[in-house]
Amino acid sequence: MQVQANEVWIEMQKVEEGIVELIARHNIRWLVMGAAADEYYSERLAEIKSRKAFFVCNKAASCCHIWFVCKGHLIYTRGDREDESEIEIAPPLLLTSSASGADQPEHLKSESTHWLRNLDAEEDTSELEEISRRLTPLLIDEEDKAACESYHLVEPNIVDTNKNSKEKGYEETVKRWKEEDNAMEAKCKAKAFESLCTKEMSQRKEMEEALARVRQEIDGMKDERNGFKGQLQMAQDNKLALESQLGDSQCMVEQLEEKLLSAVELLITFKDRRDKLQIEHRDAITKVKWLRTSIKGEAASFCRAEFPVFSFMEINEATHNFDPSWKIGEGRYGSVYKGILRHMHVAIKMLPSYGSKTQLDFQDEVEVLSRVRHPNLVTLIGNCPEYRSLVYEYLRNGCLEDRLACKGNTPPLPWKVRTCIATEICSALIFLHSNIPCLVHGNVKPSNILFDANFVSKLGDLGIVSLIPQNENPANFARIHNDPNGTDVYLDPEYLETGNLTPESDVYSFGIILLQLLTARPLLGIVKDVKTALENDKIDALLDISAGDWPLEQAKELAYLALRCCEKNRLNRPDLWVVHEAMGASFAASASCLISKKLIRTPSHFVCPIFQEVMKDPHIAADGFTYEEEAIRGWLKGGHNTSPMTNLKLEHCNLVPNYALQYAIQQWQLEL
Ligand SMILES: Nc1ncnc2c1ncn2[C@@H]1O[C@H](COP(=O)(O)OP(=O)(O)OP(=O)(O)O)[C@@H](O)[C@H]1O
Repeated sequence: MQVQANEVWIEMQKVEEGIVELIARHNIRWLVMGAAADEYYSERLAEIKSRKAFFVCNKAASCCHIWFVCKGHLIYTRGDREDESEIEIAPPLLLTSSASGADQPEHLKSESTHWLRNLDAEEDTSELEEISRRLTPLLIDEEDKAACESYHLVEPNIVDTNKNSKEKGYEETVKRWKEEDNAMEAKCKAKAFESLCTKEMSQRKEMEEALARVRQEIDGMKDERNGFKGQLQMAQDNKLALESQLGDSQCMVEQLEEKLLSAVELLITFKDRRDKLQIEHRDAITKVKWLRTSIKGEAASFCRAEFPVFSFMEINEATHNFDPSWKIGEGRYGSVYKGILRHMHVAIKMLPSYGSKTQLDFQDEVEVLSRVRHPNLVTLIGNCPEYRSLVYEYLRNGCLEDRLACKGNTPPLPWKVRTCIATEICSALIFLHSNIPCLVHGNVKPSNILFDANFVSKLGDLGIVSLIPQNENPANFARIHNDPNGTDVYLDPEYLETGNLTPESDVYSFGIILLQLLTARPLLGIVKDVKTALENDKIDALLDISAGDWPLEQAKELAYLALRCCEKNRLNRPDLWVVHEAMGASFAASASCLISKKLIRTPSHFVCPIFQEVMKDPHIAADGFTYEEEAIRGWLKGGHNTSPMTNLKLEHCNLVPNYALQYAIQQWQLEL
């Protein structure tokens, strides 16, 4: 028998359970199954022997016809439980004839084969349609006929009285099968549609879920977009606010610029007014002096008597007849000799002729200068009108110019000493500028900064510029403007341009000295060099290393101060008070060195020659020396009429307060 068959696999614990399951799953309507093993076959075998067959017979779906066979013989038939009588008729025919194999009708063969195929309910619609396409014509049209015809062909000789009824029964059976097939087909289709529907439902559900997700994402994006919109709005608001602020600031800048311009104009007006006032002030002083000389002739001669006047002979003697070995040096205004005058070591400066100045004018000016006393100013002791010479205290430690050049193999000045010197000279200049009337030195330079035995620096040559008018000394003027030693580098450029000497001129010179103390560089281009070094933060490369390890920050600060002092425009130069304070703050350490120096040494001219104490109320006696008032009064009351210093007879017993010295002592005491 040739049957086209497919294999169907199912995994169950028992074979019989698998068969029952397959019958149920595929809705199998006809099944041929072994009733017992072949060796159990006998003609009398009429019941199922196999346990599996027995199980299937009991448990299989009731709609399934089962033929239990053994060794090709039908042993038992389990019919359709709904209509057992009909089922039992036809299949035995088929199965009995099937023993011969070829006798079985072809359409039944294919039919059974067809129904044994795996009709999985899960198969897709196309397969189901294909099945129905193939089944429908087979079962309804051709196969019905063929079945009937075959039946007649198979059984041509069965012509008995039951023939018609059997045929009829068979036709009915076939018809019923057909209907059942149709119903089955419809059921399969319904199942397929049902699964399709379920599939579509699930797809729809998935799509709905996806749609919900997308909607959620869109909502999220909408929220984000709204957030961005809000931020954008804020940024735009900020931008507007900033733009309006910018507008306000620009307005403010314009207003400030206008104010600045008017302030500068005002400043220029004030400067002009100040210059005029200064000129008026100077005229007034000259007038006062003239009045003093002409009206108070007596008083003037009295005052002159207070100020030591040395004779020609005395000067000759002191200088050993101007022995060149006693000459200290020579400046623009004459030679300087050292000497001993009235038991004092002195420096005598020989000045050129009086020019347009009368001897009286000269005397007056010198006398005024002699009253200006400060610990850091070289004291003017007296003068010699015959020789037109000035007598100063002698300072044995030379000048700053020589010390910076290490003349005579002297050691280089340490940075602390340099800052001390700067502070001392600064305070001397402050003292001069705050004097009434204001005194301008006009010739501040290292050769005029001298050191006493205790290395206290003192500014010399005070008043020389006013004593010898520059325009009356063409040789000097030419030297100033074409100075081979480069000393004009210390001079204020505005003074060189206009001939106007102001306190700011001293500030400029002081600035140059500061730069020189810091760097010890050649004077030409020193300002530019320091400026460039500061701009490039390279000041350390410019500092004079022979001075030791400069504290870099303080040195930088000092360099900035110095550059401010050297500003071309006078108005931009700082006040020396500011410079002094800044130096004091920066160099606290060196300031303490200054204090310790002062503690060790008390300036000799602060000490009363009688009491040997620092004076509180210094008074000048007729011999020109200053004493503590109490001491000199006691001396005179004691019946003396001679000088305690020179032993010469005093011209009178009047005492004049030395306010300048008193102020200097007070200043010195304040700084201790
Ligand atoms: N009181 C003094 N004690 C010791 N040396 C002095 C004294 N006064 C001046 N000198 C020294 O005498 C020298 C000449 O000084 P002087 O003031 O005449 O000229 P200068 O300072 O070199 O130049 P300028 O004429 O421009 O001032 C200088 O080396 C100076 O240091």
